[in-house]
Amino acid sequence: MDPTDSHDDALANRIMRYASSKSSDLPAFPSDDADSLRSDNEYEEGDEEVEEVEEISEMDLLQHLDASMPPIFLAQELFNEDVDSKSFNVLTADNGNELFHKGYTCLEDVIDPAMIQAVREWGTHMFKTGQMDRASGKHNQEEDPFREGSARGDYTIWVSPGSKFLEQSPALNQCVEWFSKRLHEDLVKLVHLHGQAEYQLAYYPPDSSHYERHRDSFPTNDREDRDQRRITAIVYFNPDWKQGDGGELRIFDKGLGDEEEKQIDIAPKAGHCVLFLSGVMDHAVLPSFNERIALTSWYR
Ligand SMILES: O=C(O)CCC(=O)C(=O)O
Ligand SMILES: [Fe+2]
Repeated sequence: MDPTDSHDDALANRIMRYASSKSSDLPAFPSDDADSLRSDNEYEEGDEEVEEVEEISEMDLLQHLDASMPPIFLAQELFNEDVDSKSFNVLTADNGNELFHKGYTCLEDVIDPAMIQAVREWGTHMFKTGQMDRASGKHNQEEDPFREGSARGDYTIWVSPGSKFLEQSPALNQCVEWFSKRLHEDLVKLVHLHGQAEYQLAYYPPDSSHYERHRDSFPTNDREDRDQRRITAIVYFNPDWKQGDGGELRIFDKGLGDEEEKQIDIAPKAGHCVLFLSGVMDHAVLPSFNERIALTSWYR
């Protein structure tokens, strides 16, 4: 048997297990049924390679998937045709083109400075009073077994519409509305989305906290797929950011074909908004030496 075949089969199994562990409405994975599993002494020497594949990290898995098809080509299949950019609320035609061709794009000054200050103060207060959760840790590790517990040093809260936190901070509520209404309406015109979105406020303490290279979802071209995030949008609340404060968002731009990977560092300046294709762009947050606050939304 060609060893790559069994590797691929095991990999496909791994992806299915991962996908089913992430989604509550998928049917149970057949081999999760204890009765259908072989007992330990039914495993033979030839089964060892399955054990090896169990060790595969999320990044290895993504590299393997990328090698068979550049993820941007898959994501491009989800873009709508004949988009009328004149009808956008906040995006420009250039933003749409960049998102399609490069996988990421930036907007400036999307939030009013007074609101930025108010959200920053509220976020800092929430952190200092112990009301934000460390994003890494046991709970997160169970949800996402591939990722190292030390991969991220930020503290987060979910702030989806209806959350009690949005009643506490009218400024944050307005920011979430910008994401959930103005930006979401544009993105629905540009890309095939199902309408679900998640919003998270993150606080990075000034102790060189960072977030290691990762991707926010698996690449997909399946219009019916509701599990994978499609677009990530982040806006920053750091009014006095200066060179040396760190905390830049690093985007790893693989280009197409044999092009060399480029690293694009984006300063987390107040009111700047970065958008990228969640299943396409690897990214990281560089060590931050000043308090760093960001609001992220993921659209499916
Ligand atoms: O805050 C940022 O710039 C990126 C955060 C991020 O990558 C994430 O939360 O998945
Ligand atoms: Fe991310």
